[in-house]
Amino acid sequence: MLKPAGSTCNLACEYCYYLQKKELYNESRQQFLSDALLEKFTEEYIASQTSQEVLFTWHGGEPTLRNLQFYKKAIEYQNKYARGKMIDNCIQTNASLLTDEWCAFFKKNNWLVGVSIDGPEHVHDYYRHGIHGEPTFQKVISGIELLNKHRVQWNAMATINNYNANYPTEFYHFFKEIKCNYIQFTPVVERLSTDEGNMLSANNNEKPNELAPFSVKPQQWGDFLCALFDLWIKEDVGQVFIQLFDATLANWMGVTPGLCSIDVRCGHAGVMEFNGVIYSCDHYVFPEYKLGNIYEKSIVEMMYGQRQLDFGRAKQETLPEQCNSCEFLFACNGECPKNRFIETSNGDKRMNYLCEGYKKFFHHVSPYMDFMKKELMNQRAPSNVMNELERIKRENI
Ligand SMILES: C[S@@+](CC[C@H](N)C(=O)[O-])C[C@H]1O[C@@H](n2cnc3c(N)ncnc32)[C@H](O)[C@@H]1O
Ligand code: SF4
Ligand code: SF4
Ligand code: SF4
Repeated sequence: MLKPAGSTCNLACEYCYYLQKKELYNESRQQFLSDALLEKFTEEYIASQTSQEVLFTWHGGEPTLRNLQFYKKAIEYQNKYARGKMIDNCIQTNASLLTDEWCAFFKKNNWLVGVSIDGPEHVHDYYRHGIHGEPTFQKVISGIELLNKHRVQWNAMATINNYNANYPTEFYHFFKEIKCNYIQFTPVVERLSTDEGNMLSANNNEKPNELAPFSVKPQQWGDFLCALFDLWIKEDVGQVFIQLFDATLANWMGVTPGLCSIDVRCGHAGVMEFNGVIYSCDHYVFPEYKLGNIYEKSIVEMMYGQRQLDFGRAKQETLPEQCNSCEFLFACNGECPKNRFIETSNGDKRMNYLCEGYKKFFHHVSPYMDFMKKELMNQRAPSNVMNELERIKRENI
């Protein structure tokens, strides 16, 4: 994951975990990744990949704050150093700055665009504002219209927070209305550090950290997931793809889920900042999780070195007793370590804050997942679950 404009952004979403990262680099006026670093990274990154397919993920801050010239250069370097490998690009954007030119570029170069949108207008605008507090929904919709006009492949990335978690039905119907058939979402769970002003905090369980008010509550999260699942399972299996549901089915099948939060290990979500500093994960851009600088160490040393391996394994090795004895460990894997800060009855402070919600969800989907697994094992379509719905519901009661 690359941060070509650092944490710089044209918006100011209230829950954003990345905006405050500019404070890590106070000395830098403009957080723009230089041309020389772009070339160096491209060459090393492609060479460090063992597979034939190489993916570049452009992230931020807001990556469209860099101009098209920058991304044309990026493609030039990718072609120069590809050495027969297949290169793909995806970009995560707030979509408010998209133009015909941007969309023509995405189409021409086959980029996948992730659009951040939290649901219908009142839901989206609740936390996603401009820097003067102005709403952003209409701009995002215009961006989506442009993407559609140019037939660019895009998908939605939503956050689930304490507000929109209350509207699962509106949320689902909205994405169907805008014909978005691939929906990704992530729960907002942030803590405010008590001793460093308002900096969103690293997962230091020794210090008391206050939960940020926009965080989704565990019960809300569980209810949201169950309600969304019920809407999807009724008529859209095989038509609408919801990343968490697909990933859950993958875990039920015993295959890699493709979603780090419920995978066994971490370690594949490294980030390079605008100045060449690499961190273990986009959600761990804190000084303690700095792996080094690309000018001092190689990508291989940093991303495949002992520190990153330890970071990856810690997810499993530091599970609290409750997780290790949980019937849904295979599906949940204790979820993201960032969210593990609840104290258990035996004094362990590493319980996942969202556990209650996940347990409710896994219980709820269990019979459907069992059925879909059986269908897949017999080379039949998991969407057959829609015909079996009534029987499963009866058995479930
Ligand atoms: C940090 S933004 C950077 C890219 C771009 N500016 C955008 O909004 O898509 C990447 C994604 O993180 C999401 N996000 C922001 N703050 C979050 C938080 N506290 N927890 C979970 N996701 C968050 C955003 O909604 C967005 O989908
Ligand atoms: S648009 Fe993206 S980077 Fe900017 S404030 Fe919102 S979530 Fe953060
Ligand atoms: S720390 Fe969380 S976000 Fe980062 S790789 Fe692990 S599960 Fe994914
Ligand atoms: S559901 Fe709760 S106890 Fe079970 S693995 Fe997940 S976080 Fe741990």
